[in-house]
Amino acid sequence: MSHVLVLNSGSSSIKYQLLDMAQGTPVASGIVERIGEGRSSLTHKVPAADPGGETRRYERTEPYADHEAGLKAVLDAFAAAGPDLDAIRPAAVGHRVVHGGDRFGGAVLVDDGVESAIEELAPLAPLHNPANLAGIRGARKAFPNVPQVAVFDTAFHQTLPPAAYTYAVPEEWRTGHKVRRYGFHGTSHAYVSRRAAAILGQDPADTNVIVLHLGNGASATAIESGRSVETSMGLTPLEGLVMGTRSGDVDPSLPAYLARNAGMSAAEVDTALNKRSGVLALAGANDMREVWRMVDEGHEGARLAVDVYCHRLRKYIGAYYAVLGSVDALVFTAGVGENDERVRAGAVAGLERLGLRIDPAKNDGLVRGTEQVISPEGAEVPVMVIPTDEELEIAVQSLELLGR
Ligand SMILES: Nc1ncnc2c1ncn2[C@@H]1O[C@H](COP(=O)(O)OP(=O)(O)O)[C@@H](O)[C@H]1O
Ligand SMILES: CC(=O)OP(=O)(O)O
Ligand SMILES: [Mg+2]
Repeated sequence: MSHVLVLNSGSSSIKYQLLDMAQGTPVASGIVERIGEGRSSLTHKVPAADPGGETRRYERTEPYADHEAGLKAVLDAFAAAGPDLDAIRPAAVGHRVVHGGDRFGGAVLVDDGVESAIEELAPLAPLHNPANLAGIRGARKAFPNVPQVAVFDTAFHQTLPPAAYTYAVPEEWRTGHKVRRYGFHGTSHAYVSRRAAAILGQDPADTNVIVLHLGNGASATAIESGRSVETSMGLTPLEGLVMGTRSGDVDPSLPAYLARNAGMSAAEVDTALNKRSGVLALAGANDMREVWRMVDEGHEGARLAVDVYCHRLRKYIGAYYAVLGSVDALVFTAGVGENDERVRAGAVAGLERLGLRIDPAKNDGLVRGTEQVISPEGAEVPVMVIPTDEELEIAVQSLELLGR
């Protein structure tokens, strides 16, 4: 029986799962949150072996200064609450790595060269790659005899055609500085689009899907015959949709305008567009649950935030419809996509002429964590909610790479 430990290190968190690959289910999972913020915490869960049994929880609140301390806390949690990692001996540790540039079109075994490549790409994903790298370094130290596999967010989008990935900018930027669209959340887009084809009873190679991955970060992808052909995130995970704290699309003149008129540096503008923009900037909160509570209390900023958020989604759905020509399914996934019926309704409102419709009873009555078609019976384009599972996809790709 083989197990894979998956680490998804975010800017301030480490999500992890130990998966039993015979079942494809986690035998332990958890999250270390608010790393470096002084009041960090760890939650470790061990599901019961038999159906009906209770999940064991192990919690800690301690200041974890960095990802190395966070990873150590994860290993301590396994030692204290199980399962015993030494006894299980995972076949691989799979790492989510956000930016793989144009170098990685699939999962790779981590060695020093791969580590340096991830480090070199850090300027293009400053919130993510350094954290991913810390997870990799920590895990290589902790499990020196276990193969470490890097699975890149960008890999699935390496099939973008030049017309889609090329920015119309000077040649020396494109060649010398590798300026192009890379795209992100690829592991999620790949998994979810394959599940959509399965639900339709079609071969992914014959299926066109628009996937909306709406989490903290958010991106839309047009998938033609199982391959990513257009995606909303670009050189970095800042472009495209409105996100929790990221602006998505703005006029590219904005940094120069603010430099001239507000005396801001490029770095200050970049940080603000990544961390102080998006829904947070308009509503004052970035969690959609909180934002809708504010909308219900009559908060105008929150109302504007959800209007801007859904307007951007409709624009991208229309654009990707045009890119694909014909669409077999529209899929919502990730924290907002899976849980927020009002965003789903807002995203397709007025798109009936494109064959897109939602059945309000199905949309509102969705059972959390399940795959559901939420369009009316016989709809021209089925609309679906499919919970993403980046950890399972990373584990599967890790074992595939190792030939197991
Ligand atoms: N019940 C819910 N209703 C609306 N939004 C939700 C709900 N649950 C979670 N979310 C949203 O999902 C976001 C997190 O999504 P997730 O995919 O877990 O993000 P990430 O993986 O990028 O951390 C939260 O910030 C919140 O806005
Ligand atoms: C690439 C990216 O934006 O990831 P996340 O949504 O996890 O922040
Ligand atoms: Mg995510």
